[in-house]
Amino acid sequence: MSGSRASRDVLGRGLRVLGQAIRDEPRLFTIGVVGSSLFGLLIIANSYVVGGVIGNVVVPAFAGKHATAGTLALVAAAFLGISLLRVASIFGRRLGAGYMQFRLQARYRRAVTRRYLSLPPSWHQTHATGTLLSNANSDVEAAFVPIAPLPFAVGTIVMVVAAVISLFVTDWVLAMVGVALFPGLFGLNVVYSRHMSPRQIRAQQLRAKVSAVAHESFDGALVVKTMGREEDESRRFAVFVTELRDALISVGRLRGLFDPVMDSLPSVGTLAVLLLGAWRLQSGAISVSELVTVSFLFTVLAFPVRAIGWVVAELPRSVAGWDRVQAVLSSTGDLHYGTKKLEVSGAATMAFDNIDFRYGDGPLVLNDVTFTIPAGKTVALVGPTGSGKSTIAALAVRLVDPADGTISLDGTALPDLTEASLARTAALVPQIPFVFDDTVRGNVTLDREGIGDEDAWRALRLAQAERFIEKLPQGLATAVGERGTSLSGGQRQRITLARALAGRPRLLVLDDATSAVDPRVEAAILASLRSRDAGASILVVAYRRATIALADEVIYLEQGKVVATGTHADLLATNQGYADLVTAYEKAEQERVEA
Ligand SMILES: Nc1ncnc2c1ncn2[C@@H]1O[C@H](COP(=O)(O)OP(=O)(O)OP(=O)(O)O)[C@@H](O)[C@H]1O
Repeated sequence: MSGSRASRDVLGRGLRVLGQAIRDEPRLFTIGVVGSSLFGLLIIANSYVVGGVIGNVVVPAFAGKHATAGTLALVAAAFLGISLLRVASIFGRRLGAGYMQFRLQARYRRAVTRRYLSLPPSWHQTHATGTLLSNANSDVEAAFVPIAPLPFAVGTIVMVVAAVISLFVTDWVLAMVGVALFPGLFGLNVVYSRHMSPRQIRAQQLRAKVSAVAHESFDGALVVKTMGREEDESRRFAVFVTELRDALISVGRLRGLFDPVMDSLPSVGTLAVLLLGAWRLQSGAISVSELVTVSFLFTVLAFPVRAIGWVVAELPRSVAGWDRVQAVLSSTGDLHYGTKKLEVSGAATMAFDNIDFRYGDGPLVLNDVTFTIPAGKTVALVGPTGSGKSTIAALAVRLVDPADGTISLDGTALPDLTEASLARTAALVPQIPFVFDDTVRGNVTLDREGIGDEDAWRALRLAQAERFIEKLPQGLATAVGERGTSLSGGQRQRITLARALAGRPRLLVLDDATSAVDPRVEAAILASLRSRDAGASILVVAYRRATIALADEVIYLEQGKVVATGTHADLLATNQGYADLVTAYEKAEQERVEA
């Protein structure tokens, strides 16, 4: 795309963003524009008063004709009245613009965050957290930067139109100066925007990059420190920070060039008015009052006209931010839910029927997988790394949908269920526990309706976490720190398990959810979950022999296919691959304990 087409495109798209903002906040925009238009009209009125005073009071005074006290009082009242109205107009303009800008930011931040939460895990896997933070923060902010001067700029247009009319009413020759000057000012703004556009877009992209790299470095602080990568990480970060600095300096340099030119143009206009005005005055075409009015008008117009420049200058940044926000808002891939609801108590039955699954356009990672978890039973998934265990766990709670086949709960296909019914029925406890920066109570109950302290304690008891929580200084009310930093890995896992149990799920999916707890505690957890108390069927991805042995049935997977199904003892006796794997697990566990 050629430079001028690109800049016209940015201008057009920027105006569409402003149009959307006005449609979102019409009332506040109107308040701002009314205030600003009043401000502009008062500037013109003020010029007339100044011109009138100079021509009718000051100049006659030089000739010894002094104004009466009444006239002076009238002049004072006019200046005072205009000043008071100006105070009100600035108040209205700033209030309207400020409220509009910050309300829009809040509205779109909420929308972006809501969208993040409804998009599927596959979407999140391809979008860096730092970039998402930048979308919700600096991109939303950038999209609405031109809103702050927008009402001022629109009011200025009203003022310029009124000024040109009043110029023509005064004198057509002087009016020609305005006719030449104002389009010049607008043209300059357009040229400015054309040069500013690529600089602003680049700066906005770099802001996101800096945020993404910083987030990754902080998130992986432990790896960075233990691997002695501080210097390299700092260098990696410095590259983008330096690039951002240079991009912003280039923005500042251009602005530094533009601002004085914008400032000086109206002064050139004033000069032209004075030269032409002197000639018109001599020929008797205009009066002293009119000349003063027009030249004063050109002097005071310079400042408001710059508001248009502020809006135009920020449009490229606004478009860059808006595009990135829209990319999130228009992302698709969310799952659609049905209308059916399931029973709320009693263990559920889950069936996988001929399930095929692939990530994106990749190869099949599950191939014709069929198995059932009967109500109240525990089924263990065992298989070498990469065989598809976590994928099955994700499918069971419908984080993703299969490419082919049907997964059902109590005979109802998962897509036919409401989101709430599915969330209530099946709970996943993932491999990596996530603990919020909250109290133990907050982490277990998540403020879900109908889950009180008694339910929290019951869940913690089942998760074998009751004893260590009792020993904490404030029990349930103990704050656990960001991401549960004050807890051990096994404690975090048990709190995460208790969170799932507190909702009394009818199917519990444990994806290697107790790997960090002691093997005896893990066996105790599974035993308590299998008791009637928990009331749930269990699908467990397991590595320890003691845990696997507790399952009613074991499904042995290899490369996305079910190779064998049966009890642990049966599989041990009949399947060499299974026997080798479980023995290897056991050896690894023993070595770990010894170490
Ligand atoms: N998000 C993803 N995008 C593309 N491929 C993926 C993704 N997640 C997993 N895979 C691939 O799918 C296959 C199954 O992975 P999965 O995590 O289900 O295996 P697993 O048996 O749970 O492995 P592990 O025991 O190591 O946790 C693997 O080949 C893996 O590389």
